[in-house]
Amino acid sequence: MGTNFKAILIEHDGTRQSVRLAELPRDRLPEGDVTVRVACSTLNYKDALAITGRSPVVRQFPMIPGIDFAGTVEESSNADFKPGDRVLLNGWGVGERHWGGLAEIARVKGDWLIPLEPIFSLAQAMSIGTAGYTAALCVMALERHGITPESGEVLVTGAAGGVGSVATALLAKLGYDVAAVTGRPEESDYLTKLGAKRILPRSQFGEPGKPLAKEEWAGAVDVAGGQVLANVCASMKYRGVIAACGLAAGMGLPVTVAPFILRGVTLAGIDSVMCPREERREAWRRLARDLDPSLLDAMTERVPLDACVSVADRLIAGAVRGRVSVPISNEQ
Ligand SMILES: C=CC(=O)SCCNC(=O)CCNC(=O)[C@H](O)C(C)(C)COP(=O)(O)OP(=O)(O)OC[C@H]1O[C@@H](n2cnc3c(N)ncnc32)[C@H](O)[C@@H]1OP(=O)(O)O
Repeated sequence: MGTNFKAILIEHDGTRQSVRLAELPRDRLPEGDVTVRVACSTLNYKDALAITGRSPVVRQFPMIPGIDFAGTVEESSNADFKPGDRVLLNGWGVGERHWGGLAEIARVKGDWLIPLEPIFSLAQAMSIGTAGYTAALCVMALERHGITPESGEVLVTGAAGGVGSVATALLAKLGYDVAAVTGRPEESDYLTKLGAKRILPRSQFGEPGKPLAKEEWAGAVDVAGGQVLANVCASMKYRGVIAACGLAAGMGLPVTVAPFILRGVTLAGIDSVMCPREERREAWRRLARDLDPSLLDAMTERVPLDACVSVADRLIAGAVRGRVSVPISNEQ
């Protein structure tokens, strides 16, 4: 590796944001005790917000986006890592406040890294990425609150997206009956292959409904928030559990307390960004155990680093199925 490295760079001139594929000197890398040669990164919904500037995801400029990366340790003064270790990173404000993974090199705090589960290649880990690891946290939350396959059907919203695809595959493998909600009926075959038993149109959840509706779901994984989540709350079974991790349909939550005080429904919040390290490692162990790696190819679109900007627009428009991975070196 030479003295320069390639990266997507977001700059701001005080009035407007610009994004380009840049070549940067290594001495501009931020502080950190571990330097990683990035093999693969991803484009998540959040990265697309950062690249397009649709939401104030980036907290300081210039910024290299990319909330995920997987690669090989090049230099380390952290006792937990040595050169040659295969590692991955999800979240911790990387790609928002600290230079991220859409680059050939990343320098970060070793405390943010976790060892790659040996069953996965670096590329497979990024086919999963933050979206898949968030899905695993959601499944763990349902289990922690006592939901089992015998409890009844589990609803997954935004099912053809990154979080929804992995949640559907994980839950189906664990024996749950999954009802998948999607705005893209053309992805029904894809969702059935991931293990969904029923496909429901997103329109069924979009309009204001009653405080309490027919009891349908024992569990739910929700990426939507907003009116969708309100309707999910209203249609949970007695003592049902919802793992809420996203806001694709909005930040608001126009819900009443009725599902919580009359049906004992639990709304479990899932944050993948600052989630403690041990829980992350457990989520990745669960992915290694419970996710069929042969499904990852169908879930993943691979795009080169220099195509990230145009793909970010498609991702925001909801036109990307499953996951987007960004191979950066030949080492996978
Ligand atoms: C990837 C997860 C994270 O980034 S977690 C990081 C920390 N959390 C956050 O930053 C919260 C904000 N992030 C989000 O809300 C998420 O990025 C996400 C959970 C909403 C989505 O992540 P995902 O990777 O699954 O995004 P996709 O673009 O691949 O899929 C989104 C899915 O939602 C559908 N959708 C879009 N708009 C709406 C709407 N108004 N109502 C309902 N559903 C909506 C979208 O079409 C996709 O599903 P589909 O099956 O195609 O309908």
